[in-house]
Amino acid sequence: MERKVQDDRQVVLSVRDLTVGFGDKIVLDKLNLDIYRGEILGFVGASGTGKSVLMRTVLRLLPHRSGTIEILGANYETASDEERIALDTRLGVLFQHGALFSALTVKENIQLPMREYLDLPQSLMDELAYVKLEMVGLPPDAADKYPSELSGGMIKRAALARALALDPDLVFLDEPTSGLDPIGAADFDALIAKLRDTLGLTVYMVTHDLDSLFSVCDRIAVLGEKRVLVEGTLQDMFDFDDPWVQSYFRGKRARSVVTNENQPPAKAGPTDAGKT
Ligand SMILES: Nc1ncnc2c1ncn2[C@@H]1O[C@H](COP(=O)(O)OP(=O)(O)OP(=O)(O)O)[C@@H](O)[C@H]1O
Repeated sequence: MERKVQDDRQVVLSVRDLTVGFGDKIVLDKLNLDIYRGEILGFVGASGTGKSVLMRTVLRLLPHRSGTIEILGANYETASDEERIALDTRLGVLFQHGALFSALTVKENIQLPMREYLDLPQSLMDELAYVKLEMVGLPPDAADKYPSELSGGMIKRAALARALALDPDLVFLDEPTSGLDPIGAADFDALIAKLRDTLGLTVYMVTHDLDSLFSVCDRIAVLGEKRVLVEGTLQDMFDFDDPWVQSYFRGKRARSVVTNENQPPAKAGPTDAGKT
């Protein structure tokens, strides 16, 4: 059962006291994080703070030393094999750089999760692949192309179509707009927001893209000092007294993307957005 918090939001991902390390090096130390149904959570932090490690740990691609991870009300560690498989089908992942299989066409890439988890006739899988392509704004003729024949933006969309193959509840996006030009990135952000609105998706998005954070994320979590330093709205970021957070959200780079709607209150702050 998914836990409900006081204000009735449903927690779909709950991480408690999570510790992850490699050898002597602790990367995440007793980290806590909640994600609520239907939100787009933007996850930021300086380079090397452990954003990818956290995402990979949540997806069980990396082991953790202690702590608990509950996804959609289930705990992988105590779940039966059947429950784990059922849970896997409710998660979609878009890895950095798309990570499509280069020897497979777009259609075959989208059908991979269907082949792994469902027993469907080829004709139905073909139909579904075209539906997913349309969802992400790709033309039908992209289906038979190979990744090498696609632009960077099309690869991201094809990878998103694959992440949506099993109609997931929760999708993990690792830097989905990296490598896209600003217009392509803004279009991709708009697509993610549309899919959240139409499909009711919950989105966990690791990003360095301030435009994405300012335009489509409902909440933001900042990773630092091996834990979530602060989570909340953009306003909470503006108000949080930490040099990196202040530099990131009030620095020069941030000021170039703020709009009247999300303007931070005037305050003498650092002048540079800092390295991400
Ligand atoms: N398999 C691994 N073995 C050893 N150390 C690792 C491994 N994976 C990650 N690390 C270390 O964990 C730390 C966090 O890495 P991670 O890739 O999660 O950072 P990040 O916040 O995603 O960085 P970036 O924004 O640059 O992608 C780094 O110091 C990295 O070297």
